[in-house]
Amino acid sequence: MKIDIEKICKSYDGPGKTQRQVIKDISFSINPGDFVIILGESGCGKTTLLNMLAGLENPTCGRILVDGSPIAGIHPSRSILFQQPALIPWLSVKENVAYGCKIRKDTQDLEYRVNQFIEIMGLTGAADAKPSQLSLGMAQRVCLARALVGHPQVLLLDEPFASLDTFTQAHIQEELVNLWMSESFTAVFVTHDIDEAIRLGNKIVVLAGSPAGISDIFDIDLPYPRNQHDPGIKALRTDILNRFKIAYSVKRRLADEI
Ligand SMILES: Nc1ncnc2c1ncn2[C@@H]1O[C@H](COP(=O)(O)OP(=O)(O)OP(=O)(O)O)[C@@H](O)[C@H]1O
Repeated sequence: MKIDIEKICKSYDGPGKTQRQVIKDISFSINPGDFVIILGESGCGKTTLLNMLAGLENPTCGRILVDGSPIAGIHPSRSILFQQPALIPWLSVKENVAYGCKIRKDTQDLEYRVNQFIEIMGLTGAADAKPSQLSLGMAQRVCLARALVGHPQVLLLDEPFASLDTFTQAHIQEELVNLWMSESFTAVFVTHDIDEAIRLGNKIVVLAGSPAGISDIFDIDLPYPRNQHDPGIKALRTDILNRFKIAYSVKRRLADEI
């Protein structure tokens, strides 16, 4: 599934009758099987961009094409994972994982698929547990299983591991990369964490400015699992940080001039 983002912008209603532009003139393409990171500082518009890719929001101008056709709302081929695990409290882990597929009547081999993803995510012992009995990391694993059980072609992830401790984060990041390799979906992952971006992505799209535009796109052709002490990784990290410093100093200068 190829995604082409063509000159999109997004404005929200501001106070009174004003409009506030959040995203301006963003264009890039996502190839099937890419692991794309949307990296930018807090509040720059990353979630807004992801929501437009999900079909939860419409661009104010420009268009997003999926295999050549404009996105028209949400679609099961594009699954989304949010920052906070949102599970149905009265359903078991197994039932939560199956829920979306059941609603869509995508029930062929469902029990097999549910059990398969529960096992992959290391949740077999907790299959009958209720969400209140799970740790945050386990709950996010359930959400990941639920997002993947319908075999989406695109997985959209909005800072899904931001509230997890460092150890759980490292484990689940590794699991995600393994799943991405074995299931061959396209991933679009939003984060403000440079190290997470470098660990996961094969393409990093850096957003900067206000309204946000693309400041850089980095292609990363380095094998997984990635080692932060690898000279290539260190150089890339420095490069990305420098771009942020430049973008930040331009922002400060513009603010000082106003
Ligand atoms: N529905 C909305 N109505 C009005 N303004 C909005 C709406 N959604 C987002 N915004 C504003 O758009 C800007 C970008 O928000 P967005 O959540 O996309 O940023 P972000 O980069 O994902 O931030 P964070 O990393 O903190 O989650 C923010 O200033 C936010 O207040």
